[in-house]
Amino acid sequence: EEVLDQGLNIEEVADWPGINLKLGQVSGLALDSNNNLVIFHRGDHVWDANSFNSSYVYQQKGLGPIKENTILVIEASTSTILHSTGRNMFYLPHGLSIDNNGNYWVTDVALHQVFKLASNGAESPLLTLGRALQPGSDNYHFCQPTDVAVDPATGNIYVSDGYCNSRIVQFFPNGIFVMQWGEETSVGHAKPGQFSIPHSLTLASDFGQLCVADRENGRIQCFKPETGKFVREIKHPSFGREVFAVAYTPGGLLYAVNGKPYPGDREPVQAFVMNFSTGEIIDTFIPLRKNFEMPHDIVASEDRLVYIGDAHANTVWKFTSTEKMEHRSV
Ligand SMILES: O=C(N[C@@H](O)C(=O)O)c1ccccc1
Repeated sequence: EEVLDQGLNIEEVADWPGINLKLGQVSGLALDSNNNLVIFHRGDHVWDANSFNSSYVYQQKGLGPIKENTILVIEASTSTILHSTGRNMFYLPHGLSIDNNGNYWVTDVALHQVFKLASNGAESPLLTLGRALQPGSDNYHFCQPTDVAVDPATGNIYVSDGYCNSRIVQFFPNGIFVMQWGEETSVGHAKPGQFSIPHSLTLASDFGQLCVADRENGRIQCFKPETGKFVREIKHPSFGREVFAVAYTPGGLLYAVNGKPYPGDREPVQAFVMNFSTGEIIDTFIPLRKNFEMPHDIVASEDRLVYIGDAHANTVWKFTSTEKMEHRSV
């Protein structure tokens, strides 16, 4: 019998971007409503072993904020830099997302803060959550917050907090604390609702699920955003130890990137595209040029363009996918 196997054949757009974007460590990617790529990077600042003390207080304040523009808006096909902003504001950029009003939401792990920025580049934030340079875990402090997701239906704000907390925090659109969920992973076995670096968020709105890259547990956990109720876990042996980022696209596809293997590990660093409903892997992919070092964020558009930003290779790759129609005899 002939079976039509509808796979996805994802491969890198080899000549993109074709210009030198002069990127530092790339920490966050997002797509705006015109499908322009927005990049959040660290310019000349790096997150290394000397950046924080044992209480997670940033040690390099003396450097001052990054002088370069940390937010670049790139036109997808021509790679022209349409707009750049975000200078003299950040110390260690991390997460970036764009809400359905076109505002940018960013996190800074050195400041331990979350900012809502108008996309027209107005210098002062529309909203600030957290207290500058003060790590903490109450309703007004984060500890190295990693990402933000804004629910288009309610305007509620979700923050994955963070490297030194293990929670998701929900705020009303005006920034008032609503509730939080999550706890540290108990030694030995990671239970539902436990995190070890909640590192990236994506809202699968049509499924009513908020999914989290539970980085050091090497898994994706999905929850009901309004209540924080655990819905399900997606985990595959090919993820290896770490899942760094997740991205949902309307139409039911979930993308992810894992971490570089530790010496002796078998699972290579790669990107995954999954069927959101079943959690099954449809395809995996890697760049043609250069290699993944620390793929740190992934974003995908409905027309199946995928971008991956790398915080150690200081690179963004663009991928397209062609429907692969294969006839198989079974
Ligand atoms: O994970 C780390 N960093 C990345 O996530 C990032 O750069 O966002 C890190 C961990 C320990 C020391 C230094 C950096």
